[in-house]
Amino acid sequence: MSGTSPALTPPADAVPPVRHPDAPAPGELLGAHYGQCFGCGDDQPHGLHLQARAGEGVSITAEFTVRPAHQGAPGLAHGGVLATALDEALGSLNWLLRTIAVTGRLETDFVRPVPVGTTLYLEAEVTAVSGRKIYSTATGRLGGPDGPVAVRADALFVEVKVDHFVHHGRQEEIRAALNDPDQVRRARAFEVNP
Ligand SMILES: CCCCCCCC/C=C\CCCCCCCC(=O)SCCNC(=O)CCNC(=O)[C@H](O)C(C)(C)COP(=O)(O)OP(=O)(O)OC[C@H]1O[C@@H](n2cnc3c(N)ncnc32)[C@H](O)[C@@H]1OP(=O)(O)O
Repeated sequence: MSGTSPALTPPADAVPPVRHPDAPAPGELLGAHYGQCFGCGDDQPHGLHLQARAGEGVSITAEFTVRPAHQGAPGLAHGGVLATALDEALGSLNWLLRTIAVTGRLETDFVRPVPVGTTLYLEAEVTAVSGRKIYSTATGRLGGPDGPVAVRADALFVEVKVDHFVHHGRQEEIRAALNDPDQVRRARAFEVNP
């Protein structure tokens, strides 16, 4: 069974997403938005280390190899870990819009079990934008781009300002991020969105 709730159906006034002129070219790696991110951070030893690559339009691809630490049942990926990989892939799309956004809603269909050792091939795209609301969809296929669909998700991301993190994040990490010129540059690049 699968389906999308009305909350994830774009309203009538929604418009197609517009790729930012400075978005990375198709084929380029996007890079992590934050080194300690559980989904994409290079400096996060417990993380998924997802690397998203820009596609055409407002789309990305990414690969995620399921490791023993990701198990739920013996030899199978935990559903929450798979949802995290989808969330991260969907979140990385916002880099192509040059918009900072957080997940408001994430609906996931688990279609096939995903064994440890499998590389999940993820594809995600933004389908519509309405004000601060960004609608997107993703699939994860077993083994490669032509493999069977194992997971899919629909999401609503909501645009926020950098202040969202400064206000809500634990001071220790916020202070460290503000003292990291690379992190500040990355965050500010989003804010000059025309
Ligand atoms: C230099 C300083 C360092 C900082 C640098 C940082 C740079 C980082 C760069 C990039 C980071 C990206 C990180 C991605 C990580 C992967 C993705 C995640 O896992 S994110 C974590 C999980 N998500 C949350 O923690 C959200 C928690 N929720 C909230 O904060 C709020 O609820 C929020 C922002 C989502 C909305 O709150 P409102 O007060 O701003 O806005 P309202 O008016 O409630 O919603 C706006 C519209 O969206 C709809 N909406 C909101 N939530 C919805 C929902 N759950 N379902 C359906 N619609 C929803 C509402 O109905 C409204 O729609 P209508 O404008 O009235 O048409």
